[in-house]
Amino acid sequence: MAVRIDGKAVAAKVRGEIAEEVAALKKQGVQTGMAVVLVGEDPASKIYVRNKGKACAETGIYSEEHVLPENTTQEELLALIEKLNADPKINGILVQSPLPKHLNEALIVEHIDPKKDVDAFHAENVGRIMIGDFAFLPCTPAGIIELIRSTGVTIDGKNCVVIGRSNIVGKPMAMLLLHENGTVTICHSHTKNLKEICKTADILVVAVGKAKFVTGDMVKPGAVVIDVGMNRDENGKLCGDVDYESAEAVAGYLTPVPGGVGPMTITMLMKNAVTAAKIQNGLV
Ligand SMILES: Nc1nc(=O)c2c([nH]1)NC[C@@H]1CN(c3ccc(C(=O)N[C@@H](CCC(=O)O)C(=O)O)cc3)C=[N+]21
Repeated sequence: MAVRIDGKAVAAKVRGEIAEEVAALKKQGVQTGMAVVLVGEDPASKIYVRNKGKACAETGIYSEEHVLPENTTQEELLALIEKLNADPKINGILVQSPLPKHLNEALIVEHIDPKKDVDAFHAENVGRIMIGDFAFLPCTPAGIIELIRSTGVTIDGKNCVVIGRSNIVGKPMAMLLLHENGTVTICHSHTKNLKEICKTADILVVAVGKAKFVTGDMVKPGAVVIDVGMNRDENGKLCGDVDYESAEAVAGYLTPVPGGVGPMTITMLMKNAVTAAKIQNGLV
């Protein structure tokens, strides 16, 4: 029977440390500030934005929400980003993904000042992550590293399998595991023998976006299983990419959804905002 990894508890501990750092910066006259930009009415995005606002309040970070209508033009959005790039109150800028289809997301991300890119999505920051010398953490993967650490299982020398190759989770996740000296395999929709490869994983990170995609028969006994999925099941209930009940019988440690990776993603975002404030005020 797997031990449930409590993402909320790990997040609460890290948020406490972040709150102390924010308060210490305030004493030095630096108020950490972040702007979240949301275009359109995506209901899931609204929940994330709300949770981010709450996390800012909890940690003492000043936060602004810029909610723009669905029909916002590329020029209008770029103008807002330029304004935020120049605003000294704002240390971190996050443009909520996905954007409406008529907007060029890649181009917009490249417009964010890399020093304010708290998502670490700008090519400059992605490159730094690849090199291994980076200020901004890729939020979800960095949160996952903390969750793995919380189990006491070491990554060094372990077989790590990542299912999913997105720019925001799969690829940077593989890179962080590699930096921790894991032996990393990335699987995706064209992978042959997926089940066999998964069964070799001491650490299995699942980020495919398909409800209950990984079942217990794909899990190595005792493995650490991290579920990045955010899906709705047939009853509209939030569920992950891992079939919790069947995986729980085999895994050693397992994250739930909700209450696993999600709270850590937001926590690492707060950590990046503090880093941004320090960089912009010459404190690092
Ligand atoms: N530019 C950008 N950066 C992102 O980091 C980003 C994004 N766009 N677009 C969407 C995804 C998704 N994401 C989540 C963050 C927190 C929870 C979260 O807090 N989940 C909670 C609860 C969810 C709820 O309240 O229902 C949990 O898992 O326990 C979920 C999903 C960030 N994303």
